[in-house]
Amino acid sequence: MGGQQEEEPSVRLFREYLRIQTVHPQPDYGKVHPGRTVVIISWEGTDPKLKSILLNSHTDVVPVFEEHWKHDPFAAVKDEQGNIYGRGTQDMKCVTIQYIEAIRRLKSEGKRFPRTIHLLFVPDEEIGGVNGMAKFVHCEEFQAMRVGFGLDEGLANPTDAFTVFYGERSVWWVTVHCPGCPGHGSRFIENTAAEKLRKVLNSFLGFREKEKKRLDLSQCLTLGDVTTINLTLLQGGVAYNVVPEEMMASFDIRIPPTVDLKAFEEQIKTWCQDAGDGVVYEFHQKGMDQSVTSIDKSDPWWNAFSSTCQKLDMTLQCEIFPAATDSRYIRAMGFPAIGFSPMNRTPILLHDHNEFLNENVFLAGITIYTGLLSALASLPPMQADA
Ligand SMILES: CSCC[C@H](NC=O)C(=O)O
Ligand SMILES: [Zn+2]
Ligand SMILES: [Zn+2]
Repeated sequence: MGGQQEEEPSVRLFREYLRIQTVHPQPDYGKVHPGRTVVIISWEGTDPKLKSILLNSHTDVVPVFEEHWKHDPFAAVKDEQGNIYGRGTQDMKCVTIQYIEAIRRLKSEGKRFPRTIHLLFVPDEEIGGVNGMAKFVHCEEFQAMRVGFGLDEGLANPTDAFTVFYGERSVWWVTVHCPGCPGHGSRFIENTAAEKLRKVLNSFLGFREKEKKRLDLSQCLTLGDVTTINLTLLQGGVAYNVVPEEMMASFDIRIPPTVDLKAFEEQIKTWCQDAGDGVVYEFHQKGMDQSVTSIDKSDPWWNAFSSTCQKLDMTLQCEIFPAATDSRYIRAMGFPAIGFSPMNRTPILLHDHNEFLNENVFLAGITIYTGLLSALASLPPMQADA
């Protein structure tokens, strides 16, 4: 076990950050920055007219079920293998510190690059970014950063390879209302809410089954390439012996960028119509932006990113992110963004019990960012700079 004394300063900083309880529902942002402030740190380039590199990370983390953890999730315990346990070790406090440490290293080596690099720390990603990135991209401070290319979080990969995300699935949160005739629970009431609800559930979950099969039977599809539908909330009813006048089902739906959203909504409409009189749906979340970032060799940003990885002997797997991150707001503004958290040989444990990251994987990530930033911030003027 690496004693405190000989521990790498960047690992120490990472562990220090993990101990700040920026956990929902009441994140202690005060220890990072007061309120829900967005923090920007800029390293100005030698040619500030060129578009910049944006390194985005969120400061919040999701709650824990402490009784299921082998170590205190906010103590940043490191075991004999060098595994550091804590909420946020993967999602995404590692990346924040890796960005900072990569820049520290480059600066200490006396490097300067033509393009400006901005570090951006945003709150509330885990609850949708409504008071975080969603708002910030519409502020003049965001405009002023003159973003050319953005990096944001990705996922761990249990193999030797690294996963890179060039797009995300759209998030649709839908509630279906099934009205029906009320009456005594002892009778055969006609046209009940429950009968309609059953049809709704059959249609939505039947589609879920089909998509699951499509994924399971395919060699090349990943989760980001299929539509998932999960029933996440059921509401309705007042008493055992009262047939209710309404029942509601809510679904978390994630849709790949290749799906025709208009046609998909028509499908939902049909499922509701077919379920019976008065069945309607409403949206609580309806992501309509389907922008993806180019992963074509002809794209200078991607070329810089991928050729750096190649030089570092890294294998990349390019995928669509299955959930939602703040990258979607960057892409929706028209900027290319890649989701990448340099964690190979690591189980995917974001939002899970016993989330951890090995210190050597963490340290290797700093070297990776050092290479990526050098390449990206050195890119000569291109069309996007005009
Ligand atoms: C659509 S807002 C919720 C965003 C959330 N992001 C991380 O888990 C997600 O559920 O994907
Ligand atoms: Zn995250
Ligand atoms: Zn998360």
